[in-house]
Amino acid sequence: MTTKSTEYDVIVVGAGPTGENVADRTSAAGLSTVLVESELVGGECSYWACMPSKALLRPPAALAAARAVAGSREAATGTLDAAAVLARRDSFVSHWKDDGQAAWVAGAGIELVRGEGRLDGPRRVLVRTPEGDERLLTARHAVALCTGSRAVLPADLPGLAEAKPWTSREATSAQRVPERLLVVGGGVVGVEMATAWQALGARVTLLVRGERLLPRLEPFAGELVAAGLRAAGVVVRTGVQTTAVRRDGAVVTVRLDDGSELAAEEVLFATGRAPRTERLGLAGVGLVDGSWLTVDDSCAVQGAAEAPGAKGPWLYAAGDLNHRALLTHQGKYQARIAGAAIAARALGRPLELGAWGAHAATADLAAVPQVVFTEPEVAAVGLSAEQAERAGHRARVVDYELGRVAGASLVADDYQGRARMVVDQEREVLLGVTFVGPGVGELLHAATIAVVGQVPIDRLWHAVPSYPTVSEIWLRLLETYRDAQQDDAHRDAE
Ligand SMILES: Cc1cc2nc3c(=O)[nH]c(=O)nc-3n(C[C@H](O)[C@H](O)[C@H](O)COP(=O)(O)OP(=O)(O)OC[C@H]3O[C@@H](n4cnc5c(N)ncnc54)[C@H](O)[C@@H]3O)c2cc1C
Ligand SMILES: NC(=O)c1ccc[n+]([C@@H]2O[C@H](COP(=O)([O-])OP(=O)(O)OC[C@H]3O[C@@H](n4cnc5c(N)ncnc54)[C@H](O)[C@@H]3O)[C@@H](O)[C@H]2O)c1
Repeated sequence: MTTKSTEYDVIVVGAGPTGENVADRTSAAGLSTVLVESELVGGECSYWACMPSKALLRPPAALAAARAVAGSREAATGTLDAAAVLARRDSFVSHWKDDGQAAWVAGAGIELVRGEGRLDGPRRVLVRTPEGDERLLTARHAVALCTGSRAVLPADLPGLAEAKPWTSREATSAQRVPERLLVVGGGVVGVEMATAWQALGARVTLLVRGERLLPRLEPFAGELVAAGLRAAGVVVRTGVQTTAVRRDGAVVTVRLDDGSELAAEEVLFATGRAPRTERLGLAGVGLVDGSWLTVDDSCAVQGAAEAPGAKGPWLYAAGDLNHRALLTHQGKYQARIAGAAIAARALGRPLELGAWGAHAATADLAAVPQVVFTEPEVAAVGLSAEQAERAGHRARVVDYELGRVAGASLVADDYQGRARMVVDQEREVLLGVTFVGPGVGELLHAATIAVVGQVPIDRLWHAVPSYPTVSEIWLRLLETYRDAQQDDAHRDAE
């Protein structure tokens, strides 16, 4: 075994969307940057998460949109061509090859080292290459850990490992449609994959241990998504626990806590994520192997051993592994912030670390947008009503049926959907907005801007939505808010 040693300004471990963006920012600032990747450049998101899942979900959504209006409905009478959908998915993941992204890395002036990296003390990363060699990389300024997360399976479920369950990786990369699919978990992966595989022809049963789907979102989001899944033919069961799993050849059987059993060709466990930090050498720098990493708003890791001679932080963690918001766009946002903070500290420039400053990932705490690509879609940003109440805000909740908006009734006959805005009554600004309905994902960014910009309600009246678009929901929400405020004022006056 040979050990080669090289020095860079910045070492980034993990070339998912987050690591790529940290490296891009530090390299653009003139810092020599090396990116270490053990699998595929582009990460989970490009090959086993966002891109393949959305590629599987778009054809059913397009078909549903055509079927939602008289006239085109009569033309859209066939079923989805599952083979064509899977082939289109394969092209979206570049057939699980990363040549294109590796070429982008090279073009950005970033060096790529393939292999598994781990910390070997402050500002040192040891990489085990696929050839079995070791390379020692040292950083003059910073190491950024961007190794993401992996699917987690229930630890003590008898028979699970032998039953070869699907995780999100298999659910997004499978090459054929199982006749029957059991999905365990009612979070985002569970509901999206149940939607996709049912549309592709599997008979799907969704098993949820709680009473709600999508429990972190407004309750009506889970209710409308459950109704959509049932309308598509998915059997949705809430309040059920799996107690054992076994596989006999092609058939997998899941036992439930009421003693009943369900059989299928595949079972997907969509039961959450764990950080990919168990073999990162964290214990050697005063941290805990396998833990989520706690960071400050500039994404500097808290509690890491100091590097000799260093004035400020040297270790950063951005993306899923810091557990602030497990979403690609938030990881990329953290990457831009962390990259700028690393560069400013390295170049001796002042930092803006206050809320909404150039070096503080404030939006992680106040305005995380998310779209769930089910039928209907869910699009939410900021706080739900429940979260606003828990945070102690005096909030008013305003609801409106989306189907009553002229633009929505044009989009789909009998459009079913709902919108909610949560208004901070002290400051008269939005704390959160949720839309549920076909195609609402594209409505979300206006809400994100309003929440991040803390746009006063009085000013929002001047943001006039075009007629007849679904965006007129904004006008209806404002009118409903105004009327509720006036009712309160009248009541107080009486
Ligand atoms: C099924 C599914 C669908 C999703 N859909 C969406 C969506 O629609 N929108 C959205 O915003 N988010 C979505 N997400 C979440 C999104 O995938 C993650 O938030 C995102 O991938 C996190 O990016 P990351 O860069 O932090 O980590 P990752 O994308 O996981 O990348 C980490 C990289 O680090 C590498 N690595 C790990 N350990 C080492 C090591 N020791 N040395 C070198 N390299 C290492 C890995 O190989 C990987 O390439 C989805 C997730 C799943 C599971
Ligand atoms: N469109 C998107 O933005 C998108 C799509 C997919 C995933 N993601 C992100 O990826 C992350 C992971 O998603 P996920 O759905 O895997 O995790 P999750 O944490 O959102 O949901 C997991 C669900 O599984 C349940 N669960 C856990 N253990 C269980 C058990 N033993 N039996 C039954 N149920 C169990 C939990 O109660 C939870 O509701 C999420 O944070 C999400 O933000 C985003």
